[in-house]
Amino acid sequence: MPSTISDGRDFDLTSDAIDDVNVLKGKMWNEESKFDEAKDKAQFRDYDSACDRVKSFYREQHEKQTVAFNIKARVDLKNRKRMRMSVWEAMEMLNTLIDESDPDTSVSQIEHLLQTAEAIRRDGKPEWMQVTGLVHDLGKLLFMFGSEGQWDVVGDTFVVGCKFSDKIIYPETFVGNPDSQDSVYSTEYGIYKAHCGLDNVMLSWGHDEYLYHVFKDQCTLPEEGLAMIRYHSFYPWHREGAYQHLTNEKDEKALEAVRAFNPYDLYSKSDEPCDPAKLRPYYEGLIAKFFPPILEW
Ligand SMILES: O[C@H]1[C@H](O)[C@@H](O)[C@H](O)[C@@H](O)[C@H]1O
Ligand SMILES: [Fe+2]
Ligand SMILES: [Fe+2]
Repeated sequence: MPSTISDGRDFDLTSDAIDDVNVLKGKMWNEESKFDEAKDKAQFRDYDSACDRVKSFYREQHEKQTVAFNIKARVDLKNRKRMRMSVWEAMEMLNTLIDESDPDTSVSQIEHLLQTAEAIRRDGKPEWMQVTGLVHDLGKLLFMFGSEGQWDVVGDTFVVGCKFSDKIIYPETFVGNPDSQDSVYSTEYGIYKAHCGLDNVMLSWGHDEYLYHVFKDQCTLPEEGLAMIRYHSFYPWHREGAYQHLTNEKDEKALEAVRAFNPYDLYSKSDEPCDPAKLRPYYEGLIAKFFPPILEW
């Protein structure tokens, strides 16, 4: 069923996007006769053969993302003095970060943002979705704004306050998290009611949740774009189907959006490098349609 975005236009999130993105890319590559050694879909997110950097990243994250930490992170954001800058300035500021959780890319963040946006644009998706691709990881700026490390910024997300799902990568590393011994937090529902909805659930703190809070009152992206940002790292839910006992009807629509977005985020990591200077005028035009010139970060 097509969804409707805020300006009344219909779009179909269930279309080709979720199908084999490689088919689409394969077509392009043949036309351009390059990129023959593109990565196969199965070669992405291969955490079994990931390097030690990725494994130790997740061990630390899974041990430290407790309910207490998550409450503190949200309070700290409310109390912190916020930096003011444009979306493009934020992209440039983020550019020095190399994401330790990512087994699939070591390119700069601006590169990853442009690759994601370009893949969405090539596929003829609406402007709001292109711009969502462009900004979706800007929450990693948290790293520059007083995070404790990368463990509270990047990586997949999961629910805190109830039993850690075994659909999370490296589930065995949660034994070191004090919440897994807690009499409430270690139960199936923990502090939540059945089907309370993701709006009422605390997801592990990081770039998704932070950016959602930054944008929700400072942009005109449709609900689907905000869902793509807020849940794009929530792989246990959007890929593995975990947490069905907590979600509600509203989350179904979000799930559809997040699933449509995911292939562009993930599989564009093996795409051709982008030229930020060349693409900037086009994307500045899009940014101006959905964001004010200066935002509070
Ligand atoms: O390593 C990656 C990276 O940090 C992404 O930005 C995040 O969205 C993914 O979920 C994670 O697997
Ligand atoms: Fe991300
Ligand atoms: Fe990303």
